[in-house]
Amino acid sequence: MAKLQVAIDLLTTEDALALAAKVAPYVDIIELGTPLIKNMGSGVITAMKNAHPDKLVFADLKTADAGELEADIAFKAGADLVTVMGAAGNATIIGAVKAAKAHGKGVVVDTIGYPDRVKRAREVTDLGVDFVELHAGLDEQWTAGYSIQVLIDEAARAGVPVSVAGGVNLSNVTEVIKAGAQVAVAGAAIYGAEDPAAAAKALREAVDAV
Ligand SMILES: O=C([C@H](O)CO)[C@H](O)[C@H](O)COP(=O)(O)O
Repeated sequence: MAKLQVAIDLLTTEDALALAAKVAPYVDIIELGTPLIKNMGSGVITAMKNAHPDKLVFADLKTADAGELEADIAFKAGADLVTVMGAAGNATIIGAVKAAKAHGKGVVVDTIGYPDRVKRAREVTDLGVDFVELHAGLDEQWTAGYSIQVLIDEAARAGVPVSVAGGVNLSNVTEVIKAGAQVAVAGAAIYGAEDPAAAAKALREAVDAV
């Protein structure tokens, strides 16, 4: 069964906890966005895990160096999954995987900005990561001509465990899952909705219907 991940790109622990309280019944993974962690520090990870011990807490660190050290900080704070940049060297990813094994947790590689996301996804899967995020970041989404279809096509040919992030919403989530993504990541479609709980519920139902 595919998973639904809410990406919380809000800026305070208070707002993140308030959103999570509304949408947690409908999601499998609660992602703390990079801006949120940069603004609030690792304490937001602890606060979220304490509030939702039954959910996977995903710390979107986007680590580019010192993989073992940064991952260790997040795992100690309560994260279940951390991200490392696909553009980082393999040594950084291997370091994060080492920390994950020590804590019984996992690593996700984020391919944001990488020229050939599928190629990198296949390479890093061999390094022991849990899955790879085929990701078009917020800046890329706001670039003229962007379409999530490129990520859907990549998911269909990846051949390794992937998530898709970059404008997932109710109109495309079915295609994302049908393409083979194990996790659909939705940020603005949930936190930007007038009724985030209703938005998360609708996405949950669409994911489960595939
Ligand atoms: O990871 C993200 C981005 O880099 C900012 O932290 C987003 O959470 C991710 O792109 C999903 O958000 P949406 O594209 O708004 O669904």
